[in-house]
Amino acid sequence: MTQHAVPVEVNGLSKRFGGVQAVHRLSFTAQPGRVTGFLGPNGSGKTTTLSMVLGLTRPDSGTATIGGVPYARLDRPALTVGSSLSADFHPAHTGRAHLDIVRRAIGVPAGAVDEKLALVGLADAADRKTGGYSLGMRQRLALAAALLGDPGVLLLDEPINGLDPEGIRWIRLFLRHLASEGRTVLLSSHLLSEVQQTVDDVVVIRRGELAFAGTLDELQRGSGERTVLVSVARDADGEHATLAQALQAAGAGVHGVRGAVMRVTGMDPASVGLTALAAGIPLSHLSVEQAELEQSFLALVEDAATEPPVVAATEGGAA
Ligand SMILES: Nc1ncnc2c1ncn2[C@@H]1O[C@H](COP(=O)(O)OP(=O)(O)OP(=O)(O)O)[C@@H](O)[C@H]1O
Repeated sequence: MTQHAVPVEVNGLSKRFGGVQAVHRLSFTAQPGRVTGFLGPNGSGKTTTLSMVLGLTRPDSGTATIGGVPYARLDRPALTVGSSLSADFHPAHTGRAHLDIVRRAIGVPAGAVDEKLALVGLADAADRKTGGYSLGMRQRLALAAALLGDPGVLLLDEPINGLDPEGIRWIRLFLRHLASEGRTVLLSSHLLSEVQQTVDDVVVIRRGELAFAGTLDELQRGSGERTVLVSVARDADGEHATLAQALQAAGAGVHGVRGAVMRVTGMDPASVGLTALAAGIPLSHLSVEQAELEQSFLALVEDAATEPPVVAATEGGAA
């Protein structure tokens, strides 16, 4: 590895296509060592933003920098940024041939091809034509291509979309691993549920504008009261009821006292765990109800599941 610690910084970025304000004064940072989910409904401006970061689309105003430098001014950009934005494979080319073409274009040694094929689990399919690849295999090949230059930054457009459960599990672990190496991983998705087990930070856009930027936990806290789901590991001595009493005594609301899963309100998950520990009760399950996180995401983007506002072509003018 040749990186790292390369943040992606978007500062006041705007782009209009004719009468459509695709991105409007958007600012956020994707940090090294973290996976950042770039979320918004279809048509909210995610691809346009990534395209501007990659220097493929020219902003009307604002800047996008990678380690403080605009993409166009990076020295050997493929060694700094890998992307799956314009992943297009010739159907008659094999996976290996595709990577070899990219490898030559960006000037990295031939050994990188087999190394990255193995890394994404495509070694056995390397000599098959990409036209016969499944969607999951295509996503893996796009990732291999993005990684050829061993970049410190990965910009991935909907990398989880359409994968089967095994593919989703694989890519989640893989992206987390890449971030743990110090890389900056920014991935777009229109579904929070698709990425919430993968991301540390979340940037939500709505009609091209920033709706939220922060950690996944902050997004969750912003949704108001959380419900913590908790189960005891054994109920031989009525530990379920004992824990419910201990939680209530500590001020929490407890629901489903007689069921297998207790629903606890008014207390954060760490305090629920500590209350159980203090009572000497081992737990088999402790989680935050997922639906609430999805709801807070939907509340941020609701009414925005349509195209961005159409503005008069004369209004505002391109900067
Ligand atoms: N080259 C273009 N010319 C005209 N309009 C465009 C162009 N590219 C994007 N748009 C419009 O800009 C808006 C934002 O599109 P964009 O593709 O960035 O959104 P997105 O969030 O990536 O959506 P999706 O998840 O559906 O890809 C949409 O209304 C889209 O139709």
